[in-house]
Formats: sequence, C-alpha cells, structure tokens
Amino acid sequence: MDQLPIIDISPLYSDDENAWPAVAAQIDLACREWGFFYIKGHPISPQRIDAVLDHTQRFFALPAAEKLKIDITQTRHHRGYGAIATEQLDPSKPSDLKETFDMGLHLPANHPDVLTEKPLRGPNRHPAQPGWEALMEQHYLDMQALAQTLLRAMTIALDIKRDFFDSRFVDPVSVLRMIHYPPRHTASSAEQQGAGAHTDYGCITLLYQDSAGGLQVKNVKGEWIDAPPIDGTFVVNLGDMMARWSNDRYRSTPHRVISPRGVDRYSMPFFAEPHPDTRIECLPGCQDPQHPAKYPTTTCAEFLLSRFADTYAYRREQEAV
Ligand SMILES: O=C(O)CCC(=O)C(=O)O
Ligand SMILES: [Fe+2]
Repeated sequence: MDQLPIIDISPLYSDDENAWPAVAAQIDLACREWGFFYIKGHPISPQRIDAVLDHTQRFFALPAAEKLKIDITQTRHHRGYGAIATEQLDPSKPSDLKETFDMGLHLPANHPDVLTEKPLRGPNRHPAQPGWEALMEQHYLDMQALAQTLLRAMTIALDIKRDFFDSRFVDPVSVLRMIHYPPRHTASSAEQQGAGAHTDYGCITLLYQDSAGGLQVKNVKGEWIDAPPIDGTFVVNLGDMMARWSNDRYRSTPHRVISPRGVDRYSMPFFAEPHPDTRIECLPGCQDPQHPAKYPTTTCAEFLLSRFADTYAYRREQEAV
C-alpha cells in the first residue's frame, strides 16, 4: 500500500459500453481502498494544460494590489483571488503557504439564484488578463464533463441508474481552483505547510499538479506517502460528501502539500459538486439490511457551507453578521 493506482480511463470514451465495466471495477476498488488514484487516457490535451498553467503563472506574478482587485474575501459566493494565509486547512498548524484563484459556474447577475442571493451562486470574477476568461470558462466545462464521466463509471459498481449523477450535476457548484505555492526557503517555515492535512469537502476532486512534487496522501496504515507528479495524469480523490453519500463505501482520504524548497509549485484542483439543492442521502446501492444508512439526509449546499466555515475565518465572520 505505498503506491496509488493508475487507471487508464480511455475505454470510457469508446462507444462500446462493454468496455466500461473493467474500468469501472478498477475505479470502484480504488475508491474503496484508497479514495485516491491517478487517471490517464482522459481527453484534456497537454496544450490545454500548458495554456491554463501559463495564464496561472502570469496571474500569480502580478503585484498584490492587482490581484486583490478580485479579492475572494469581499464576495459572498466564493470567487476570485485568495491571498497567502487566507486558508487554514489544518487548524493545529499555521495558515497555509499558498495563494489561490477560485471560479465556479458563471451565473449572470439576473439569474434567479443570484437575485435571491443563494449561497455559492454568482458571477465569476476573472482577472483582466487577455484570453484568460474564455480559456478558463471552457476549461471549467471540460473538467466538469470529465468528472461526470468518472461518476457515470461509478454507477456501474454502485448498481444505480447510469444517469443518477448526471441528473444531479446540472448547474453544479463545482469549483476550479488555481494554486501557487511559493518556495519554502527557511527551516523556520517548515511548520507552515503549503496545504495542511485535510480531507476534501465535496464529491470528487480532479487535480493537475506541475512537476514540483510535494503532495502526500495518508494510506490505510496512517503513513504519509508521496503522490508524485506523473505526466499526462490527474490525481483523483473523493471528498467527505461522497463518503457520506456512499455510506462510507468510498473513502475521503487525508492529504497535504509540503512546499518544495527553492521552487514554486502550481496546481489546479477541480472540485466537482452537484446542484446545491441535491439531497445527499445514502445511495441506493450502498445500503442493505446489514448496512443501514448511517447519516441523516442533508443537501449539497448545507454540507459544503458548514465545511467552508471551518476553513475560512472570514466566512465565519460573514456568517456571524
Ligand atoms: O495542490 C495540491 O496538490 C493539493 C491541493 C488540495 O489538496 C486542495 O486544494 O484541496
Ligand atoms: Fe485537497
């Protein structure tokens, strides 16, 4: 148990549905044993990744005042730039040594969810960088489609309808995030991690990481093992909402980022989440008389908001007013 599985998902893109179950079985096993795996054979091109990464690096290189024009702490719907130490993923450690950009499904100002100030709903706040907005909006949609392909494969092992997740991931509250981890220069900053140990909140996360390394995953024995960069792959992991939805058939596994010394690190997680009103109640394929549902029903929005409040001091203050 010291190496994460690597799953070739290209058969999921074949028209021959007979090719799917073998991949679905590998995904199901990885979700049960690890809650973490790599995928290769996905349709996101290396050119796309290069373009997104190039924009990301140029954005984070801007002066702070420029980036803070889209300060995430000034929004109620969690979009824009998060300066270093905005997040504290591990409450026993100092705040995270990273800066972030978050975007979601773009809803115009006159959309009913925006007019009624539904949490997590709103327009994106993009930097003025030419070419950024069109590229990132397209990338968001393509990552959402990839996540739904994996979810569709999961329905095979879960023995639920093929469109079970598709019908719940309409107008999702998924988040595409870019992260810059500055280098860790001194021994004194060793305590301050790039990203403190945490589990993800939502359903399924698809992570691109550059070549710097530093991601670590806790295995079932409680040991931290490296999840090194592998060209052309995404690291996929499940979050707390999926663990709960699946009655703990699937694992939401702790992970962290140790910032490398002397180099910058860039990563791009896509957190795939359903429509905010989706009822998160034990999946039909995950309960039987021997394994009754363990958790009360909640909704996607209710669950995510309670987890956000744990991580962001500014959100706790907003909730309090
Ligand atoms: O940057 C990484 O490699 C991981 C980031 C992460 O775990 C997160 O943002 O939830
Ligand atoms: Fe994470």
